[in-house]
Amino acid sequence: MSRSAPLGAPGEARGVLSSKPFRRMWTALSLSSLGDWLGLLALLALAAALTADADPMTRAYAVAGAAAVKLAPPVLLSPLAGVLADRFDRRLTMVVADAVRALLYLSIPLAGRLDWLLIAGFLAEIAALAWSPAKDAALAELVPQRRLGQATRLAVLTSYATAPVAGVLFAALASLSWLVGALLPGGGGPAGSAEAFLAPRTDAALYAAAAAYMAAALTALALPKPRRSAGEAAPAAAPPAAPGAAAEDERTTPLAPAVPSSDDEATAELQTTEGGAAPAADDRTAPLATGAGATERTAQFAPAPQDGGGTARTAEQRPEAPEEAVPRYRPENLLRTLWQGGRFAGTTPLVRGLLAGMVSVFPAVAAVAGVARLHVVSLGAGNAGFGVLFAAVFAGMALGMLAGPRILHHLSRPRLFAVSMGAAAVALLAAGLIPNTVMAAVLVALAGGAAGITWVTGITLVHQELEEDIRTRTLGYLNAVARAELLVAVVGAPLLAAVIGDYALGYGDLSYGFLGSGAVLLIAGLLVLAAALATYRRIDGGEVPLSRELLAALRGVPLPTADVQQEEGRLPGTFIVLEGGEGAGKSTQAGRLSVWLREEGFEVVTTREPGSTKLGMRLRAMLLDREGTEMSARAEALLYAADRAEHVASVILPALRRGAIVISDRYVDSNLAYQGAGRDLARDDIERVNEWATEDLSPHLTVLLDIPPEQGLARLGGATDRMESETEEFHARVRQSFRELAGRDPARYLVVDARESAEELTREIQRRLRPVLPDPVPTDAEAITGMMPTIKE
Ligand SMILES: Nc1ncnc2c1ncn2[C@@H]1O[C@H](COP(=O)(O)OP(=O)(O)O)[C@@H](O)[C@H]1O
Ligand SMILES: Cc1cn([C@H]2C[C@H](O)[C@@H](COP(=O)(O)OP(=O)(O)O)O2)c(=O)[nH]c1=O
Repeated sequence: MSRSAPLGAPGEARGVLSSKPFRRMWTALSLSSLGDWLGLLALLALAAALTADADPMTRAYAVAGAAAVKLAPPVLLSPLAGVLADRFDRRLTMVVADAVRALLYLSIPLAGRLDWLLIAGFLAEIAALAWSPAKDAALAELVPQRRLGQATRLAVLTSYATAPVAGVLFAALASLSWLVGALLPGGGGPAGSAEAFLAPRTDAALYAAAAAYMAAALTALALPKPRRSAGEAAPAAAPPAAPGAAAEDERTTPLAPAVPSSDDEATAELQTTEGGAAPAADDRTAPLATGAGATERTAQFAPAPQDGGGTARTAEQRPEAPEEAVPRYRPENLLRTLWQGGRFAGTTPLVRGLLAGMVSVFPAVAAVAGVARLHVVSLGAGNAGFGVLFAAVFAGMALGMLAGPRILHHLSRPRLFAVSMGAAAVALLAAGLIPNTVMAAVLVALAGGAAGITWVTGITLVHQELEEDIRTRTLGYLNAVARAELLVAVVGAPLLAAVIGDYALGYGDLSYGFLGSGAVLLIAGLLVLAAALATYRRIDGGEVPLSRELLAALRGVPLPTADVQQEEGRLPGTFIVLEGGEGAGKSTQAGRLSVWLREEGFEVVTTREPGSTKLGMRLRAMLLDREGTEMSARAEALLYAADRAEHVASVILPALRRGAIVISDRYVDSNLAYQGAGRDLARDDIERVNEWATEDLSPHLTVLLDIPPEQGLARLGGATDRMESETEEFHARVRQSFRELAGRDPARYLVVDARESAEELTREIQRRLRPVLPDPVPTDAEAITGMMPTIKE
């Protein structure tokens, strides 16, 4: 997977926009997208306005119907795009499709009827089905291959960026037409009255949408003539992606114009395959307007038919399409992707959690857009309020996506994912409960922002977690599910609001208007909250409590290291280390002590170095195998330290955080003694490396089992591993070093003569251990211990 520049990076935008034909194309696409968004807003608003006098259920049907005509065709009729795609000249197709849409939108306010609104809206979407693949192919022809990836990214960004612009424009037009109505007596309703404010004022927006489409058509008309006419020969405008692998990650996904790289630092970015043969993400498509079909519209020209389920190939691997080859447009089959995708998706709990999270955030945000029109009416706001609400949710989402990779830097990404879901849920709940337009706008912006963070973080994690092949399918599946959900949510939300209905709740002088539309937001919030909790449980592997990590992240500081936590008394466990030479009896004592401590009711974790983790086992084999493991002293020191780092992070610290007693057979002192004194490395260096590796976590007590090396080795029946096979002098230096270390800090050490009996040694250690333990140990415990069998490890 190639790494591309951040989406919309200024340098990148300048790069592609310096090409005049692309600038023109980009202008046409922007205008078309603006028309799309304005059209959606106006259709929803007009549908509500035309049924203002009808009962709430009829009004809900009208709004849902308007949403359905905008959203359903791309999802359900995508095969049609394949039929239309290669028939006509692409530039001309774009021009005609835009002009047709302009005329249709113009006709809607002139007719002023709901049935025509639905029919014209639907026909406009059929025109869009022809427009989209034509645009993809035209883009591929206009922009040099190496720039195509950038051009596509910029186009996609623009298509989403026009959503909030359209929202604001819609609000402005609604206010303006009210003002005009107010200033011109008889210009529409009682001048300046509240009714005038609430009256349907969507005509202006429909005219504006028509104007945007017409301007797009005219701009497209000025595009340079295609080098080849369609149907003759055409370049491989888009990679021959296998349909089964539909919606590769480089393509746009409905709520996510951007698929970031796995690099956390990278801004949300779209990745295209190297060489720029970008699969022409659907930049015309707006996510909720028509963008539910973003991917179907993506042209997929294949030199030869491939069957489903194949892996998308990279540009390098892709065979050049022969000049004569007639490209075949292959629309994505949504149902097939849904059916097949499920089999690949969700390989690990983390990925399953991520997918579950992402698919629950989509419909929630879509529901906001779906219900917004009814909600503002219930709140007593007009079209201006609708535009603001709409702009707020999409502007929030765009900001969330851009900020996501940078936000709360010190919070782990899986946690950020779950936390942002939780935040979206809370914002939705609040938006549902507070019947106020301004608050609603602020809250849905927050919900959109949080959902944007969720999405971008989820995609980043999917990139990190999955191999390219499975990732492609997983993202394709996600895309398909999201689109199906969007359709259901946007269309279903207003219906659900009407079914629930509005109620006035009163208690004494207090009254509260409970709105059906608010209830939909409430339900969406509750669902996301439940999903956030379930996702959190599934994906969280963090040992630090979330609240603490979150607080640290909010303050912008890294989590306190283990030693700081230890000093601050925030590591409730007790850490005991047994040190000494070979055969000193460390494992024997570790076993006996753990039996005693468990009897006392403590949770005990007995562990050892090296080799107590998966990684550690491999390191241990490298370090102790006698065959073929020549290594420098520094490498040896670092490998032991690496084993320790993993040991601390994955075994010792988690146990100490739980409040357990950890007994480790060897720790940092072995490194200092064996590599420092034994191998003659500078002690300071080893200390520094270990401080870093262990977050400076030090034991509460170290028991040194001191024994002359030859006696210890004799107990083992002779040397078996690489270290034990070292010279006598080596082992003598090691012993000396252990004694010195203990001498430096007597308060933290207990030195015992390991030649004594195992029972006697246990008693000595118990005596010393008692004051270190969290709770007082009953004095008769010692007697009991005497009767205990020794645990053989
Ligand atoms: N105090 C002791 N006196 C005599 N033998 C012992 C004593 N402690 C342990 N042993 C024996 O010495 C051998 C090595 O003990 P072990 O606990 O494995 O040492 P280490 O873990 O330090 O290498 C084992 O056979 C064990 O039974
Ligand atoms: C932890 C550690 C162990 N070692 C050596 C000491 C041992 O010879 C060997 C660990 O082997 P192991 O079989 O665990 O020895 P023991 O039973 O005596 O604990 O690794 C180091 O050299 N540096 C270190 O930091």
